[in-house]
Amino acid sequence: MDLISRIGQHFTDSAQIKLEAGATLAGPIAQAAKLMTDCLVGNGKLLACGNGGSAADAQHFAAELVGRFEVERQGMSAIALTTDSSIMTAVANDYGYDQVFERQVRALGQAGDVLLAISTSGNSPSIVEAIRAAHDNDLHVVALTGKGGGKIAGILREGDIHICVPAKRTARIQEVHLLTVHCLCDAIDSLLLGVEA
Ligand SMILES: O=C(CO)[C@@H](O)[C@H](O)[C@H](O)[C@H](O)COP(=O)(O)O
Ligand SMILES: [Zn+2]
Repeated sequence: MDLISRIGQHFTDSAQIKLEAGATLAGPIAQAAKLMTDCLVGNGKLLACGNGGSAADAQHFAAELVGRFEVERQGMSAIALTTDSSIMTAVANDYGYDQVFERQVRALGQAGDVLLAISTSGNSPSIVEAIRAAHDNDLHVVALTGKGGGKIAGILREGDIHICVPAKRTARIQEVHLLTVHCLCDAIDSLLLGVEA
């Protein structure tokens, strides 16, 4: 396949999975937005974590809530657990990488907060451990996964929300995750401010 066709195929595949996923994911995304909005209204905060491209998604999410998405409004309480390299390196060095988010969830998370846990495979130990810590501290969990949800699918509890992209390829799953992040930001603005974009 020549390069132009190859690139065209990426666009086609990405568009196709988004169209397919929209039908099944709109419900859980709306539920997650309501959960997050209720948390913010109750003075809670949103914590987000992920590895690699999903770390970027966690940061993107927090940036649009603390900064803004599409309309002017006050900053909202959200933090990505991927950004403090001193915490990340100290915890990874002293306790192991699997604890880098778990430790922060235990330190910063309070009952009623929401953890947005992002993993395309659903199997990353650091994300699994973060979810366990969230459960221990009575946080709500919104899990953004793919590939059937992996280990994460097996540890979610009643009341948690699972947004599982029905795809196998990491890049395609990440593309739907980014769209989901934007849907969440838009829905939170809409619920809090009655915004009609
Ligand atoms: O962005 C990509 C691949 O597209 C990579 O950086 C990818 O995020 C990393 O390999 C992650 O460690 C994968 O972790 P996960 O999504 O399975 O939890
Ligand atoms: Zn990527």
